[in-house]
Amino acid sequence: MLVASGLVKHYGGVTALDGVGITLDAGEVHALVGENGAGKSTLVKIVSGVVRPEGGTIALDRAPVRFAGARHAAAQGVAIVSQELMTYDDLTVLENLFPYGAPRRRGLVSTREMRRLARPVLSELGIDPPPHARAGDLPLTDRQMLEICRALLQEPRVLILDEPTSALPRDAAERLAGVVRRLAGRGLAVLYISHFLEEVMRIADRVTVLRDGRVVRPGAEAADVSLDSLVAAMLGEPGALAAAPRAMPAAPRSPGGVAVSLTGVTVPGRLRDVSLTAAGGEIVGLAGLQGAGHLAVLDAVCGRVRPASGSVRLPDGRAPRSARHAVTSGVAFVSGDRKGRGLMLDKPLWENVTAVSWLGQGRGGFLPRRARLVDRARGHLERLRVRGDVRAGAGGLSGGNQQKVVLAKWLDAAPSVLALDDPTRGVDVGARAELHAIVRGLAAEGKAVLIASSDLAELVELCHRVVVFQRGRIVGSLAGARLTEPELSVAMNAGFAGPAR
Ligand SMILES: Nc1ncnc2c1ncn2[C@@H]1O[C@H](COP(=O)(O)OP(=O)(O)OP(=O)(O)O)[C@@H](O)[C@H]1O
Repeated sequence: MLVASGLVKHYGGVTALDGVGITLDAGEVHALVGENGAGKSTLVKIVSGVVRPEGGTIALDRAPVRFAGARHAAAQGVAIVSQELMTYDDLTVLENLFPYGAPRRRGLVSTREMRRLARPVLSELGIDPPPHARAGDLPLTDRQMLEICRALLQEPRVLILDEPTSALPRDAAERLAGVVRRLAGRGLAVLYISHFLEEVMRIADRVTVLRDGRVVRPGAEAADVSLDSLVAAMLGEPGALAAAPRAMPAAPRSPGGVAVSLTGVTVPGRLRDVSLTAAGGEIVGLAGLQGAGHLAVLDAVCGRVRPASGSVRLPDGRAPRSARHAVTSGVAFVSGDRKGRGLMLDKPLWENVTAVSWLGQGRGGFLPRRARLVDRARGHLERLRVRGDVRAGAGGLSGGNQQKVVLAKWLDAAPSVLALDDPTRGVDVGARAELHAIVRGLAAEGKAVLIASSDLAELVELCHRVVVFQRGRIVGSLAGARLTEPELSVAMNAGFAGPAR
């Protein structure tokens, strides 16, 4: 259906694509995988008309096409749901669904027609938002589904999904997987980009692997590909992940004293009478469905919300008075939220990486020599395999590489408490393993780690115990042999499917 070949694209001195080709067939889900910065988004942007290549061709049904822009590509039947959430928060659900002009009746915009067209697609995606609700007021999952609905309403022949599940909780991701398979079953050609390789293997018919702007494994049948060989192709190093076993985490070697504690904390609308501790050396997971309260714990520890009653104590024995005070008290907050990651996009990487430790030292400290800062930043970035020059601006990095810079920034700050919220969202399998090793290392040094993640496998792999929340309260805690993905999922959902424990 769509054949791209020999695509070339440079950004300044960076070769993003170097002669890349891909064939998307009707009725198939074709996955595209690769490390952060491998060139996936660039390929997707070219195929969907957002970026023009310097070389190469695209053909749709054997006819060569040159897309003048995204709208042109859409008119030709290529729809894209991009990595960044692109809902217009101030517009209504219906207005979001028809961005290229609403259907009209006798020259007038017809809300009825919009609803008639949207209803079956929304229900196929399993959501039912009020049509006149502000998109910005919907939960993240619904906004993501809204984007997919918008793409489907264009009745595309080729649908591109660029990391569609990176922000979704597991149940929504599974629902989406079902939808994607059904769409392919109806004859659509789907290009699917994801860092969740197990998900890729379940959904895709074919897999193409990109590395350093080149195809290293073209369109292999997913059934013939093992996870290990996929990882090796992505990273270019057989056995690259051997250092990151999926073993169950052992109990902390030498648990220190209590580093962080919450005692009877109530935050109106978010937490009710929550008591929780994390000792130095411990990795404590926080799990729950959307709005369950687990993220409010991170907010309380990071000084972003003040409890109405109860108390929060940091390692220095004091309560966090503000976000800044929490940082200077040794709390590092890492979020996988692409919009809230707080990078200075116009500043070089080294400045971004070393900015927080500055704040941590307080003002008026001794100014380290610039060369030392650059060196220090380079060390962190190499450890996380960031593709990019330490002196180049953060704005030119791929999405996943930007996320790694956020991590590097906090590593540089040498925190005593790590508060992590989906820290590996959108980062590749190599960096995920590296980050996990770093978190384990920091815990072994005696730091306390609190981690919330929509990736249950991450919690099971990493945590000594996981505290489960529902409706603002703690409903259980899993550790040892009971800490498995199915148990976790049951505990998170129990209050909804049956009685809470
Ligand atoms: N607008 C830009 N300006 C400068 N460099 C860019 C730009 N967009 C991409 N690049 C560079 O091109 C290369 C490929 O980036 P691309 O975004 O395609 O990677 P990716 O595989 O999608 O990564 P990720 O998984 O992190 O999203 C990277 O080295 C990136 O830093």
